[in-house]
This record gives sequence, structure tokens and C-alpha cells, in this order.
Amino acid sequence: MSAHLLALSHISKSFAEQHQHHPLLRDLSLCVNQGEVIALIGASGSGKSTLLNIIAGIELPDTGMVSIEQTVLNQLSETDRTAFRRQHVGFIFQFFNLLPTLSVKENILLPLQLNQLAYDQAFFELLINSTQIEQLLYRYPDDLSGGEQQRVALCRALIHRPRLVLADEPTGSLDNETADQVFALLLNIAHQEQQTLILATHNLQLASQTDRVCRLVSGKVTEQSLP
Ligand SMILES: Nc1ncnc2c1ncn2[C@@H]1O[C@H](COP(=O)(O)OP(=O)(O)OP(=O)(O)O)[C@@H](O)[C@H]1O
Repeated sequence: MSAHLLALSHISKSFAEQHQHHPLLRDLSLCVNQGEVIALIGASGSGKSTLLNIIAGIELPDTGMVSIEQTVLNQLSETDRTAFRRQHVGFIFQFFNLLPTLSVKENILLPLQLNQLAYDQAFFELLINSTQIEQLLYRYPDDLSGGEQQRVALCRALIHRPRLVLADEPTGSLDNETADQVFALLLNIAHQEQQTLILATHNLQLASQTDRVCRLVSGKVTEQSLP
């Protein structure tokens, strides 16, 4: 039996909007096993990005608990949450979040520097070759297309071999063929590294290739089987 890598219990999150209380996540609970690949689907605005941010400790829930292995993330200070995220989580953001003053190569290697980890050239080359960004290493993010930035962001999220990878629409800026290749890479690396991967997506064809599909509706997750 696999151990849970992630446990979300009784998570609630609201936003205040024009003096109105707008509940987004309501008493949401979810457990994810180590090595499991999960797709998070749901209408635009249903809270997928917010949930990924809560799992990563970027945002805090109003109530409830987020545990990654033995660590209760929402009980850590902001500094400790940031340190934990840097070490154990790879996040592919919807809008990439690359650092504009660093070259592509420097962006990708940043998590190794921040965690004082050794550079593994073979793994670096595997990432850049499979995402086909070998020619872009000395360019800067602002000079890249959205799809190119997305592939760089993916390499940066994986380079330090995190236990947990969170991907917010990781193929949203890619054409179908590149999206399939990039998604295959994400799945291969997750399997190879026994990583847990949670992927927010609108793409049901990609979602159907994961171990489990969770739909976010009315602030809770319900499991869904796709054809
Ligand atoms: N900091 C915030 N303050 C106020 N409202 C917010 C905040 N963050 C998110 N929201 C609102 O919460 C809702 C959910 O946003 P979220 O980005 O999590 O949805 P999503 O399911 O990821 O959407 P999409 O599929 O379009 O990316 C939206 O209506 C958004 O405007």
C-alpha cells in the first residue's frame, strides 16, 4: 500500500469581493499517494489555481490542514514554507514566472543554486532535449514565445527532482503536438522519479492519461471517470 504524500483536510478558502464574502473552497479534503498522477479539472474560476497555491504553501487556507509527508505546511512560518517549497515542490505556473534578468539556462538552474544541489548534466540535458529548448539556453525570457517560456518553466520545475510537482495548465500555450510531447515528458519523469504530480488542466484528453481525475465543483473535489 502506498503512503500518502499529500493530505488536504477540511480546507476552506474565501475571498472578499466588493464587501461580499465569496467562498471558493468549502471543506475540501483530498489525499494523494506518493507517485500518483492526478488531474484537477473544473470550470474556469472554480479554484484550481488557488488550490495548487494552497498545496504549495503560497497561499494559506482560512481553515483546514495541508500536510506533505510529516510536515503540516500551514503551521510553518512564511520563511519556512518558502524553504520547504523550494526544496520539495516543483511548480509550473500558469503564467510561467520566469525571472526576466536571468538567461534561460540560469532560470533552469536556479532551484539547484537555491538548494545548494549539485548540477547533474545528464539530467539537465534530458530535460532540455526533451523539451527542445537546446537552442534557447542563452536567450532571455522576454524574447521567448509563450510556448517556449512554458517549456523552460517545466525544466526549472523539475531540475531539483522535487517529491511533488504542481502544474497549472502546463501545456496551455503549446500546440497540440508539442503539448503531447511535453505532457509525455512530465509523465515519464514523474514515473521515473516516483514523483507525485498534480496537474490542473482544461484538456480532458491529457487528464484521461492520469491515474485519477478530480473535478472541482462548488468548492469540493469529486472523483470523475473520463471515457
Ligand atoms: N487573491 C484573490 N482575491 C480575490 N479573488 C481571488 C483571488 N484569487 C483568486 N480569486 C478568485 O477566485 C476564483 C478562482 O480563481 P482560480 O484562479 O483559482 O480559478 P481556476 O479554476 O484556476 O480558473 P482558470 O481555469 O480560469 O485558471 C476566481 O473567481 C478569482 O477571481
